Amino acid sequence: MENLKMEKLRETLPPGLADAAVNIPGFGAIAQLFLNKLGFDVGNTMSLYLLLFGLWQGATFLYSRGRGYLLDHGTSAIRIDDDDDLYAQFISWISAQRMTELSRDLKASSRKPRARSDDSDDESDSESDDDDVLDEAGIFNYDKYTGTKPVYYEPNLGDDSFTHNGHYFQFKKDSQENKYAERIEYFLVIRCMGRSTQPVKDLINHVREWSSTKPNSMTDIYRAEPKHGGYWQCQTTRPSRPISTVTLDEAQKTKIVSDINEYLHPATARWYAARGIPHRRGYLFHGPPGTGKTSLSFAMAGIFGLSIYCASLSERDLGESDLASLFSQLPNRCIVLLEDIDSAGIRREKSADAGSDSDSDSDNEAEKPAKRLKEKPEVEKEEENVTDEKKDTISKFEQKESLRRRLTRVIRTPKPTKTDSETTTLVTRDDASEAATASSVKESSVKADPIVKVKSSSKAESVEEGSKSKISLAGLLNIIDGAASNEGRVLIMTTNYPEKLDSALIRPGRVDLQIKFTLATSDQIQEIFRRMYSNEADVKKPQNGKKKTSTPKPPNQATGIAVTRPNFVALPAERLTEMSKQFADQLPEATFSPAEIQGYLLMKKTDPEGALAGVTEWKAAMLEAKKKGKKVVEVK
Ligand SMILES: Nc1ncnc2c1ncn2[C@@H]1O[C@H](COP(=O)(O)OP(=O)(O)OP(=O)(O)O)[C@@H](O)[C@H]1O
Repeated sequence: MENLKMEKLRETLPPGLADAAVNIPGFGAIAQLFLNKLGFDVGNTMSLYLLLFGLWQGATFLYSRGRGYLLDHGTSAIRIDDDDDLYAQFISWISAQRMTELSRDLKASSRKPRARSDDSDDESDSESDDDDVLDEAGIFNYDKYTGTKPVYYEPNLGDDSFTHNGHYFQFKKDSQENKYAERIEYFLVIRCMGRSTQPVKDLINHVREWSSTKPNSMTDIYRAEPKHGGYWQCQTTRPSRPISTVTLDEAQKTKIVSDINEYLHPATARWYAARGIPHRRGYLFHGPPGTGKTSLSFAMAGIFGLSIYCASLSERDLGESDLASLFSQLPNRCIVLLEDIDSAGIRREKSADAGSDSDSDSDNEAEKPAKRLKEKPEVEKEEENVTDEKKDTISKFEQKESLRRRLTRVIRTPKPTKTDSETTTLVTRDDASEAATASSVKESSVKADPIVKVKSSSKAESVEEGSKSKISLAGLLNIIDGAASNEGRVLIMTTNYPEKLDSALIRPGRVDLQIKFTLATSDQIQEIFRRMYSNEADVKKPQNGKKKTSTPKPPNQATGIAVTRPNFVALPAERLTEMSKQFADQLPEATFSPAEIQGYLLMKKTDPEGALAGVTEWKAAMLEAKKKGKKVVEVK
């Protein structure tokens, strides 16, 4: 009987498998059990499954072979790297093609995608929603606020396809490791059927044309990342700053705008090339902190539709090879903002630093050319000869600069924790304006962490003491106009200490135009006051000088504090002129920076009368604080 069953199994299973199966101890009993209880023959079913499995494997093999062959021989592809302008343009175009309505693979985001940041149909900031984000006691509630914000969808950029002008395209977001630069590179691959890349090229041209007709009121801000050999990271995309909001001598503004305009014109590039002159233009913005150097650079980027690439030479981690690599990655047309150039080649040697100096070979290498260039840097020789008066001025600058850098460092700290040796202080007037200055470029890093504490700590002090640039003067000169330096970019260098700069750094060819920024003049003070209380900036919803009324709310249960909606004030033109003049008359010229005045007015943004009434007191407190070198000033 047993033998009969085995014979039957041998007949139904493939020969090799049948032998293997019947040799498994107990297989016959199990097969019999299935047959008796469930009524099916395991041998037959196994044969069927094996057949299906074999067919599936064969089909998969043929498909992958066939697909690979088709991709290799039957399609053409073009790759676009994510640091190229085309990348954002393509995604923006894709997002506008109603693909987000048709595609079944989308990405949802509560933040507006970078590629769509200039779309005008944004409802998120509509004034009608303002009061919906307050709780019963009128306190702003971030959770409620995020609940009222729209959700943005864009293609997930996995494998997706579309047709355009009768051609079938596939696009895919992909990545690969760049072992040389030790980082992952992200890119898009656009593929079309056929052996010619022409349809993809036509599509790219179409996308470019489409992008050029779109109004662009946004500026992309890139920040130098010293990690992984140096790369530019797009930190944020901000509405372009109108140049009218930067208070500066009109003649100087006109001069720099027309100079850059002429430089960027394609005919100028040809003119330079025909004469063998490198097509580069450099500007030096110098003056005390908070006088508008960064603001003007951002405004320039907005006017010319350029992205801005910011790097600070006082950044401790930024080495010479990083900076060289960063410069080599710049696009053809852009603004490079190189801050604190006085830091190059200036070493504040500290015994504690001696060890750290030897930590990197490139560091030591970086110093050698500087030593070869001059036995001792001229700037340092000059320093020895400065008069006491000059030393005094420099030390005041250094005090402010020290605070600015300390604040920058603390603001960047992702999650500050309070320790015994650190005291958390409220950001007040002077600090607020300094912090605004320090963080003007780095705002997005502050945004990432909603709670930012500004600490006065002895630790921060000691970190500052050891700060120095890793970049030598010779290295910097090589990077900005060496043979490897690319052409077509606008280089803006900024410094608070023009007197410390080596003449080689600012010779014509490296610096073609210098703009001096001064502490606020009477006209500037008036202008800052006017800007604060005029409705010109409120393009969306002018308030015609009327205050928006709001009923006072009962005190909040939890906090016991009664709050009202912020009543931003827009004064009628005549009153504004009169008050701005009175305000400026009460402040001495060339004593306060525009940032300091702006900082004071920001504390009074809903109360112009109060700002006017309190300015004398603020002036006295500020002068007193400056005399004593105090950093914190009370504003009533
Ligand atoms: N001339 C100005 N016109 C308008 N706003 C100004 C001006 N100067 C400073 N501000 C305001 O002060 C703040 C700091 O200005 P900004 O960062 O441009 O100064 P900065 O000269 O670059 O300072 P730093 O040398 O410390 O980098 C900004 O919020 C800016 O709006």
